Amino acid sequence: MLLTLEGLDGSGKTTAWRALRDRYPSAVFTREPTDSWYGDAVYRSIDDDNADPLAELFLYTADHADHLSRVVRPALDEGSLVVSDRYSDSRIAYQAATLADSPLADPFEYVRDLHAPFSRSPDATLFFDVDPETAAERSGETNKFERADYLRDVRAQYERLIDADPERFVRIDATQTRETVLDDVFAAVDRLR
Ligand SMILES: Nc1ncnc2c1ncn2[C@@H]1O[C@H](COP(=O)(O)OP(=O)(O)O)[C@@H](O)[C@H]1O
Ligand SMILES: Cc1cn([C@H]2C[C@H](O)[C@@H](COP(=O)(O)OP(=O)(O)O)O2)c(=O)[nH]c1=O
Repeated sequence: MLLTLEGLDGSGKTTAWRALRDRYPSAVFTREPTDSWYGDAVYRSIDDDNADPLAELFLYTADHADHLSRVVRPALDEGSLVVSDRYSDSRIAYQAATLADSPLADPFEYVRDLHAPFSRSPDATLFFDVDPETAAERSGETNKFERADYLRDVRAQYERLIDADPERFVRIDATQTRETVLDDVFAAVDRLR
């Protein structure tokens, strides 16, 4: 089973991912951007305020393709529970927002269709729902994606994803205390497994 954690920067995904790792030690824990040279290339682009948004999309997508073949598919083939901190929905939500002013007619559909022929959809996704202001504050606004006005656009793209596939998503109220968020996460994962 492939479980993904999605949400704005600072929504508490990584905190939950670590807690789940302690609770389910036999599962495979992974993330995007990955810990590989493709992931390094992605982080170089994140740190470049002038990166071309389309070039950036393809860097992230290359990292995803490598992640799928090297980590995700082999682990799923062995029957493992795979938990990924960010996955394809991050691309659809974030790059649809960065590509809003590009020549693409509908960046959301473009990015989604780019993945469809080769990717593996998550079986379930926890969406850490937090307002863009709290997200920007918690993340410390350390990169170009962590500004509240941009995160507002990203959140709207996530809502579009949830509307298109409501059964896959579990919405977690990420404005609650850490303890309550983790209780909700554990309850959701226990139910899904
Ligand atoms: N429920 C919460 N309430 C307040 N602060 C939180 C909560 N969950 C996480 N944090 C803090 O917010 C920051 C971002 O959390 P993190 O888990 O790294 O988010 P993400 O992986 O979604 O960017 C960290 O400093 C973390 O300790
Ligand atoms: C995986 C992915 C991440 N991102 C962005 C979200 C983050 O701002 C940044 C790095 O991701 P990450 O390190 O997961 O940030 P955080 O822990 O703060 O959520 O890359 C995309 O724009 N597209 C993607 O496909």
